[in-house]
Amino acid sequence: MTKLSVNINKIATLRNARGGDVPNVVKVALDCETFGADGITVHPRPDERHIRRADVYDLRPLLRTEFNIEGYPDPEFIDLVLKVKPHQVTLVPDSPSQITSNSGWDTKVNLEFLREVLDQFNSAGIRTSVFVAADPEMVEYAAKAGADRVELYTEPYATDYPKDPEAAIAPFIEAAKTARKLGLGLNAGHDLSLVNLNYFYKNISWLDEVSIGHALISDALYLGLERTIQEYKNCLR
Ligand SMILES: CC(=O)[C@@H](O)[C@H](O)COP(=O)(O)O
Ligand SMILES: NCC(=O)COP(=O)(O)O
Repeated sequence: MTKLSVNINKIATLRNARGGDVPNVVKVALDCETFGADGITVHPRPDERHIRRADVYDLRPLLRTEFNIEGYPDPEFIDLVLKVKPHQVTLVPDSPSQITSNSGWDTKVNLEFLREVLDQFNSAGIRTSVFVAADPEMVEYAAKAGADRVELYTEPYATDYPKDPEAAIAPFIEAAKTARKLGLGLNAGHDLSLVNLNYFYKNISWLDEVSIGHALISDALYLGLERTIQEYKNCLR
């Protein structure tokens, strides 16, 4: 079964627009679980423009499904993750000024850095995932660095899918096969949506997890959160 982890960054963005606590990030996360989400993803950024460190602490004891924390492993992030001990940490190579994630790690160039960071999380019993482009070599070096999983950066797939689905998915199938051969778990995320998710899943059915935020929360404006989560789950069948 491929798990759906709902990324709730955008809920925090909405809350932060006014200050205060509407919508309540913890309540939305718990409702996502009730509506069928298999996990919750957050990406606390250094400027706390959406998810704050305090949200991460608030969520941890209350979530009933898998908690995935994504981010660039600076000392503050490492400290947060080691204290909170989520089920999974996903390392993303974002600089603080980035609007959103726009590339995977160069796992070859950053091999030693990733090894050191992953070692800390692995020793703490936290499952590790490394965000990479659909490139078999990047997957291989993620395995060498000691990752449990890779998360394939799916923005290029989402962009190319409407023009030529077969060409769009081809490099992802290759990267996914490499992960499977190496015994790595497989996640995927970024710009996945109701338009492109089922085709991705049908072609890479050994996918462990997708994390989806931007499109899912946008769809919920029209469909409501409960129906939206059910529709995304239906894409994973
Ligand atoms: C790692 C990744 O793919 C991103 O999609 C990220 O988690 C989303 O971050 P923002 O919500 O800050 O754009
Ligand atoms: N890891 C990807 C993620 O959590 C959500 O990305 P997006 O759906 O907001 O693009």
